[in-house]
Amino acid sequence: MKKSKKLTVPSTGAETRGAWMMMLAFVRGYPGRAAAALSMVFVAGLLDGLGLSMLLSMLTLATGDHKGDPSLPEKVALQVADFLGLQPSAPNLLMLAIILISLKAAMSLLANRQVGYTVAYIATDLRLTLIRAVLGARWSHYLQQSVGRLSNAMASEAQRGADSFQNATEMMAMVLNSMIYLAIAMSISMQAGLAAIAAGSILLLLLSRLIRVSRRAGQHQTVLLKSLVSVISGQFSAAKPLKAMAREQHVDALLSDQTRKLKKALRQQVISREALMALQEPLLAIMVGVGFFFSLVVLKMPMPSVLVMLFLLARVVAYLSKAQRAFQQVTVRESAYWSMVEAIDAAHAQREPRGGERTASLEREIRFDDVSFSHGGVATTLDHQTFAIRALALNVVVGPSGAGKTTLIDLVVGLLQPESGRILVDDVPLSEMDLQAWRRQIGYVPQESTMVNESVAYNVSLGETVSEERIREALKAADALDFVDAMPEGLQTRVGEGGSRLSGGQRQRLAIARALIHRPRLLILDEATSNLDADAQTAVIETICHLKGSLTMIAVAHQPRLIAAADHLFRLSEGRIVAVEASAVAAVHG
Ligand SMILES: Nc1ncnc2c1ncn2[C@@H]1O[C@H](COP(=O)(O)OP(=O)(O)OP(=O)(O)O)[C@@H](O)[C@H]1O
Repeated sequence: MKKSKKLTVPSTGAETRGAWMMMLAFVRGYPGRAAAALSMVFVAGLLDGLGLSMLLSMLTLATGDHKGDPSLPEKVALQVADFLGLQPSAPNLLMLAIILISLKAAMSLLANRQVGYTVAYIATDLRLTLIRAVLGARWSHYLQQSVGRLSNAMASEAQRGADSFQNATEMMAMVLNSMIYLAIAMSISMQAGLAAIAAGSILLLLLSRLIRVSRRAGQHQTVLLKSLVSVISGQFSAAKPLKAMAREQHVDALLSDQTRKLKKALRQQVISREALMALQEPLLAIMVGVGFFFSLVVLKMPMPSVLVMLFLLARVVAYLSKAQRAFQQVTVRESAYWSMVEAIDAAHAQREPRGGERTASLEREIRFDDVSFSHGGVATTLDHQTFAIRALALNVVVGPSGAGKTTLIDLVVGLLQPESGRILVDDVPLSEMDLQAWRRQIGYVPQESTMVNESVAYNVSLGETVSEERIREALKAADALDFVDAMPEGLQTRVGEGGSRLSGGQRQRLAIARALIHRPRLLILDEATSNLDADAQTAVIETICHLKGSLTMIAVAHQPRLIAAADHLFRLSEGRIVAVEASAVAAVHG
């Protein structure tokens, strides 16, 4: 079967709002920087034009072809020479031309530096805005994000999007330069100017298809990279089971297919870019040849005028060609910018409500008052339930898988909001509380604690500036200080990728220390011991028992030892939560 050469683009995320809208967004977002960059580019163009005027005047003087009225550039050149008190001689004009062209080079350097800095600003702002938007969004929005897609946005899309500012400025610079040369050409010969306009338009029109091809290839690239990085991060995070079950080939096939598609998109991009370059040159040469023939043979113009005219025409068209190439790059990268904007807009639209101003310090209880909650109206986890979680006690929640224990925790933290009823902390409704202030009182230990390949100290503080004393205090409270001190470099020992140099029990005790570092009033343990073997479980449960009485704890658990240690025990099942005696757990625990 013959394969179609066209790539099919997945529809999501391929939409863009156009290159011009993006450039407008840059100007709106960075008016000062964009104006500075464009002014520098404009001055560089003017200096270039002035330098050329000097050269032209020098040519006229040197060839003795100055019988008629001087042209605009000649007049300007003579006035500049006069202003500087210089004789309008050929050597003086040459010297002025060299100075002006050198100044132009210096100005271009400044302009490029300005543009480079602005690119860095744009990329940084895009990244920070995305991070803040995603972290500030509702939990339900965060759950829909793929880590790979976010990493790709941070690493690749932000840079590609920002780089298009450089291309856009380059394009503006080239258009500006071509305008200056066009003005010079028109002041010397109207015919030369019109010929340049005609030649430029033909060139732009003939090659505009290649711009569309590049734009599509850029869109393919954006969509494919997004999907590829998303798949890679998903599969790599499950590397151990994949290797253990010898399923690498399956991942290889999946990634190879995506990588091949990406290669195809990149090839299309390269081909259209190189084709544009390759076709511009002969077209330019043909135009110059036709112009030469036409002005010399048909119009019978004198040779020096023809040479000047052709030189100007070639400059105008060459600048327009460069502008077109820069625009092509803008179109290739524009989709990355819009993909970033789309992710930011989506996160902003799902901004988490800040709650109110009130605070409570959890001295008595967290009360669920006739609370109902279901995930999208499907999985009912709480159905008009009223109960209280006691302060300074170990509250353990049990229940069958899928009953909604984690959902209950998410309601306490304020990641989810009840559909009806209220949650109150010491009589203050959670909906009226400052959510950030409330969460700062919480320490949270999940089932699988992620460790980064950094030191123990880093993993406990998560990179925040915290005194060593505070870290040791948290480690001690988590019964982790002894094994940390026994490590070769103590607090500075690296824990390996994902904490691979630690046992499961050690990892969880570090996670408890991480949760305790800010001295929380509420410690949540969501199946924190479920993944541990019996010995490790005993050690962590002992740690939890040592903490009893010093803070409020809610533990979701299945382990009889932890259940036996509970001050208050709740069983959640089929939307109902009931307080049970620990001794009755064996009978009720599903
Ligand atoms: N983000 C979500 N969107 C839709 N449904 C969800 C979501 N999170 C959980 N659920 C569903 O809600 C129900 C309760 O899930 P939850 O994770 O709270 O249960 P659990 O008791 O903690 O389960 P387990 O003990 O297996 O961890 C399940 O049916 C689950 O499929």
